[in-house]
Amino acid sequence: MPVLSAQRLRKVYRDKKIEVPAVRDVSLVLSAGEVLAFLGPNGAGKTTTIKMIAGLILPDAGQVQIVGRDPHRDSRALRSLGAVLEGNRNLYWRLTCEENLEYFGVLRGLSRRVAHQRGKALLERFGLTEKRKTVVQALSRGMQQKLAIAVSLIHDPQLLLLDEPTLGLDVEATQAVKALVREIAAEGRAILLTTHQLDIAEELSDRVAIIRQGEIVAEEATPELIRQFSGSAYHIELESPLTGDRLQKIDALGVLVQGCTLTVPDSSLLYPVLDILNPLPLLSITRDEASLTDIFLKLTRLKA
Ligand SMILES: Nc1ncnc2c1ncn2[C@@H]1O[C@H](COP(=O)(O)OP(=O)(O)OP(=O)(O)O)[C@@H](O)[C@H]1O
Repeated sequence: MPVLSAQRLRKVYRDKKIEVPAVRDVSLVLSAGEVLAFLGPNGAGKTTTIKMIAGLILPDAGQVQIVGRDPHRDSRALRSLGAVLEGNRNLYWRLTCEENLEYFGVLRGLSRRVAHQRGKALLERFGLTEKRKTVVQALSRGMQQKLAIAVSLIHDPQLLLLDEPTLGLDVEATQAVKALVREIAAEGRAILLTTHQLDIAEELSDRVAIIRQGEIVAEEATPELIRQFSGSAYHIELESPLTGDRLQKIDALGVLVQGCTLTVPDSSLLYPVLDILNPLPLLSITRDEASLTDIFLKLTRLKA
């Protein structure tokens, strides 16, 4: 059974007489241990989708199941769900780290003793033990974010919804949060990650779903998506520029030569080119690889 199954979700906001179709048709399935990056431009329908998954907005059509339970019909579904949405607003700023963990643990159905124990273990694991008696508002942004993730894990959920987990963090805190996300997935939890930081999405996700105007326009394993959008060109970096006979032969193959860099337009030409270059020293051979940013821009800028 998948950890998350969202099928054919639809939501139209009605603002006075104007109808805004925020989510037209979105289906997402997520298995244990998987990180799905849910990406889309501003206003594409990500937040609305996530709120429907979290049981916060009732869909007009479609169905959500978290470990087989519908959060809109069975509140036990929420026991399998942890979420850090809209920054770190799932924390009480005037409470200490310890108090936040206990408070939210009890709210999620744990006994006070168990909430305290789990909280202590999470503080230790997230490197926050020294700050356990510090109020949230006195923590750095990175520590607040780590605490927000710790709080979302207090009841040991199988599904974690993470919205912009690294937004506004410095390099070190970003690395720490990225490592935590990987660890949490490696424990077998499913993670739905939304972010506008596409390099982070590329690094962390197993799969990518791109939403545009309320509909999924691409859904693929991350490496496969990158492969599909990557060209078949190769770049060869030489130690020194080509001259004479070799330059002529390479030129005749239709290879672009710019100083020490050769651009081989097609993979079928790679070995013929290497035969001609042999035994010149090469610095590198790289494939023309699309980044998730290139792919995102291509897919979301297409005309409707
Ligand atoms: N409460 C609401 N009432 C009316 N329209 C809304 C409401 N919430 C969102 N919308 C509209 O629904 C559409 C989708 O919004 P949503 O917040 O789901 O997008 P998003 O992908 O999360 O955007 P962003 O990346 O900017 O957070 C937008 O056109 C938005 O203006």
